Amino acid sequence: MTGAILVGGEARSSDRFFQATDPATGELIEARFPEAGIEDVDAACRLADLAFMDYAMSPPTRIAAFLEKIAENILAIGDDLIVSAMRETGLPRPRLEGERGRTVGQLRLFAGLVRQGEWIDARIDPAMPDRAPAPRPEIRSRKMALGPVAVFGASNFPLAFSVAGGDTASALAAGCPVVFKGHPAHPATGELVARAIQSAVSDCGLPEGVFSYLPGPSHELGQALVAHPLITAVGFTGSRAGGLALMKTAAERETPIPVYAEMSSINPVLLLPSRLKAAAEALGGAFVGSLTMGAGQFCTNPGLLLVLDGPDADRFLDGATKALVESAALTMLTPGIHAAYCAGIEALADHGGARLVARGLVGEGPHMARAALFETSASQFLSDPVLSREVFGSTSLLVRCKDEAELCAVLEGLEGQLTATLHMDEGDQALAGRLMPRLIRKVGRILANGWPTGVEVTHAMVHGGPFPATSDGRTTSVGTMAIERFLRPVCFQDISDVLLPEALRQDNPLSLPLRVDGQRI
Ligand SMILES: NC(=O)C1=CN([C@@H]2O[C@H](COP(=O)(O)OP(=O)(O)OC[C@H]3O[C@@H](n4cnc5c(N)ncnc54)[C@H](OP(=O)(O)O)[C@@H]3O)[C@@H](O)[C@H]2O)C=CC1
Ligand SMILES: O=C(O)CCC(=O)C(=O)O
Repeated sequence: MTGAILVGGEARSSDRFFQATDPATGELIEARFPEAGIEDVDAACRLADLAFMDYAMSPPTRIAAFLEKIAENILAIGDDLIVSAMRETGLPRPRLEGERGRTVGQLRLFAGLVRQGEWIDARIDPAMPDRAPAPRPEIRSRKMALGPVAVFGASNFPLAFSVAGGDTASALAAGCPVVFKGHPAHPATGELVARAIQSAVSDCGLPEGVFSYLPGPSHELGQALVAHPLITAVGFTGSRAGGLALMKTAAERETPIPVYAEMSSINPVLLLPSRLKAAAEALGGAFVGSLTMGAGQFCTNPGLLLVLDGPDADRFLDGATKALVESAALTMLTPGIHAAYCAGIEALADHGGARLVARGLVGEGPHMARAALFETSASQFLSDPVLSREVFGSTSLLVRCKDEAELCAVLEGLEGQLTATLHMDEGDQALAGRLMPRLIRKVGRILANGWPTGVEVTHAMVHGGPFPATSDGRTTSVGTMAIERFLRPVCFQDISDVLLPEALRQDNPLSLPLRVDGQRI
C-alpha cells in the first residue's frame, strides 16, 4: 500500500493529497493519499470501455475464476487489512473479520452463479417457416453486460459494501468493468483491496481496464465519474442526499443511465399483541442488542417500533430501558456521521411531540455515540414528517397506536423501507395477515421474530425496497439477484450460427441451461 490512484494496471499520483481521520482519537492518520482528478476519471473510463467487450464476452468460467482470485488475494493480505480497517473506521476486530468473510463469500457465491449460467437467460424460439399467414423468424436472446459501471463504496461497511463489496462483485459477475470511487473515510483499506483486485486482473490475464480505483474526498470526483459518457450504470450505498445528487446527474446526462442507490430506511418493527404479552421485557432487551450493534450504523437499523398501546408496551419499554442504560457508547465511523447523529438526537429531544425514554452510557472518546430511545403517539407521528426521518445511528422511536386502524394509518404514511419486522405468535396470525398486504407495498424484506440487522448473502435475499430505501425498488444490492441490475437483454433474429455469441450457438458449447420455445431444457 503506497497511496496511489489505480488506473487499470497503472499506479498514479497527484499534486493533491488527503488524509483519513482515526475516529477513535479524532486525529489525522499520517498516511497521505493522492486525490484522483478529472483526467484520472477519463483515463479509467476509457480503459474500462476498451476492456468491456472482451471481458463481457468471456466464457463464464473465466469470469468466475477472476472473482475467486479476487477473494484469494483479499485473504492473502492477511491481518494488515483488518488492522487498517479498525484504525480507519473504529469498528472492532470481530466485526471486521466477519465482514471480510462475508466479502470473500459473496465473491465466491457470484463465481458459482456465473459458472452455472442461468443468469445469461439464453432463450431460443425456433423458426416456423411454415407458419400461416406469415412464417416466424428464428429468435434467440441472452442477457448481456451493460458496460462500464461506476461504484461508490459505503463508509459503514469498509469491506462488504466497499471496493470488493456487493456492487463490485455483481457488476464484475455480469461482465461489466468497474471504476470505483473510493470512500474518503477508509483510503488505506480501500487501496489494499483495490490492489488485490488489480493483481487478480493481471493474474487472470484480463484486460487492465476491467478495474480502476479512484480515491478522493470531493463531490466533483464522483460527479465527474457519473457524468462520464462511457459509464453505463451506477451502484451507490450512502446518504439520501448523496444518492439523490447522483441520480440527478445521471438523469441530466445526454444519455441518462440507471443509478442503483441504497439510501435511507427506518425499518419498522411491529410488536404484535399476543407475542408482546408473552415476552415484552425479553423483546425489549433483544431489541437493544440489534439497535446498538455497530453503533447502529446499519441501513437496516430498527429505527421505528410500532405497538398497540397498553401495559405490555410499558413492559417492553421497561425491558429496553434496562438494557439501554447499560449499553456502552461506541465510536462512530467519521466525525461527520457522529455530528449528524448528535444533531438528530438533539432535534428529537427538543421536539415537543416525542419523549426521551432512555439513553446509553456516556463514552470517553471524541466520536462516541450514546444509544437513545424515544416514544410518541401515532397521532403525533402522523402529524409531523420530521419524526419519521432516519437518524443514522443507535436511536429508535416507539410509536403507540391506539388501535389497528391507527397502526395501519402509520404504515400507510411511511416511505419505502428496506425491511419490516413482525414479532408475532399464533395469536397474532390474523392481524399479521391483515397487515401483510400493506407491508408488501412498502418494503423489500419482511421478517418474523428476528431483527433486521445482518443481511444474509444468498440467492433469495432482497436488500432493496421502494424509494427512498433505494432509487429503484425492482432490484436488490445483496444476494445473487443483484446481477440483474447490470444486464440487459439482446435479441438475435435470423442471425447465422457463426455470428451468434457462444452462449446462443446451436451446439450449446457452454452447456448452458436453455429455454427453447418457452420450455426449460
Ligand atoms: N444507506 C446506508 O446504508 C448508509 C447511509 N449513510 C448516511 O450517509 C451519511 C454520511 O455518510 P457517508 O458514508 O459519508 O455517505 P455519503 O453519502 O455522504 O458518501 C458516500 C459516497 O458518495 C460520495 N458522495 C456523497 N455525496 C455526493 C455528491 N453530492 N456528489 C458526488 N459524490 C457524492 C462520497 O464521496 P465524497 O465525500 O468524496 O464526495 C462517498 O464516496 C450518514 O450520516 C448516514 O446518514 C451512510 C452509510 C450507509
Ligand atoms: O445489515 C446488513 O448486513 C447490511 C446493512 C447495509 O446494507 C448498510 O448498512 O448499508
